[in-house]
Amino acid sequence: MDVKDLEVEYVMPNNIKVKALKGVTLSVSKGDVIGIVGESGSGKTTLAMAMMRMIKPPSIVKGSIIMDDDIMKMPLSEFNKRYRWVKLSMVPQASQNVLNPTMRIADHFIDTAKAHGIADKGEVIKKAEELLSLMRLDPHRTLRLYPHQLSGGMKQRIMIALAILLDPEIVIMDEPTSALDVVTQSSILDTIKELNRKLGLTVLFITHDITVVPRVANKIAVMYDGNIVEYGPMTDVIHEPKHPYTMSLISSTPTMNTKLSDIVELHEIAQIGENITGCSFWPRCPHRMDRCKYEVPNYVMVNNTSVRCHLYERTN
Ligand SMILES: Nc1ncnc2c1ncn2[C@@H]1O[C@H](COP(=O)(O)OP(=O)(O)OP(=O)(O)O)[C@@H](O)[C@H]1O
Repeated sequence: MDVKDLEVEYVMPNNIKVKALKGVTLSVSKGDVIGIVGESGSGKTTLAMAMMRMIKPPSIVKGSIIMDDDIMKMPLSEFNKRYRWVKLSMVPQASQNVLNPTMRIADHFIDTAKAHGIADKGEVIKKAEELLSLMRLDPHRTLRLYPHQLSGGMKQRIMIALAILLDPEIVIMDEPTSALDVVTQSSILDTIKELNRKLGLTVLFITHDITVVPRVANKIAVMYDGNIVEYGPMTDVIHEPKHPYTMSLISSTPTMNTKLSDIVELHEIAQIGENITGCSFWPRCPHRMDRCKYEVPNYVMVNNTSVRCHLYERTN
């Protein structure tokens, strides 16, 4: 998948516009697990929703997403038939609440398959059993249960199994572990890794918590104010962050071994992005230069990492 210059502008009922994505460019290779990190409001969910063609008019979407064809340009009916759930699926944020309380888990699988023209219930249940086993659940018991009989972790595993029911190439998981306790979180991260290894599944893993990314991802895309400011191999970005925002994000995140005195606070500012010209990180940036206030930086390759920062651009 190649995302190029993706822009999303939400248009509210009072005609106020919110620019949520400001030219996102991202290249996804088969078998990648990409951790998409950033603070609340940086545009992570909007990126996922744009990929799934879920942003509705009057909000405006520009740019291209190539997966064989440009999925932004094709009629929605064609996208629904050829791509949604078939090649590209999503586990939405707070997805555990999406399960229908009046339906057994088996019927969720049957309904999902039926919506995509697969009517053979026996075949669907067989596939559901395989996937639930892969998700470390007892398939026969789980399929008979109602959502209220399941824990949060079990529901999340079922949502992931539903998302891969039709063998998509890419699954977008929006904060798949954020509402779970750390033990369940850890086990689900292991399961996602296993899906990637066993099925060759490509995963876009959205999270606000950079500490979980090394557990699953081979690449990281760091988002700030509607842009990807740094994108590269996981170890390079974690051990040698290039963008000052990534540096701040890492040094402000405590781990079990961090001394409190080593944690550097990343100050909040009132309105990220609003009325800020140039690089939108400059008001918080410890390395800001004059040009940061006026010029939007371009992407520059530094070793294997793509960075959007004037520190790495040559001045002419
Ligand atoms: N439906 C909407 N209408 C108007 N503005 C929206 C809408 N959805 C999101 N936004 C705005 O777009 C920007 C990006 O929001 P988005 O939810 O994509 O960020 P996020 O990084 O996923 O945040 P979070 O981690 O809190 O979910 C924010 O300024 C948000 O307020």
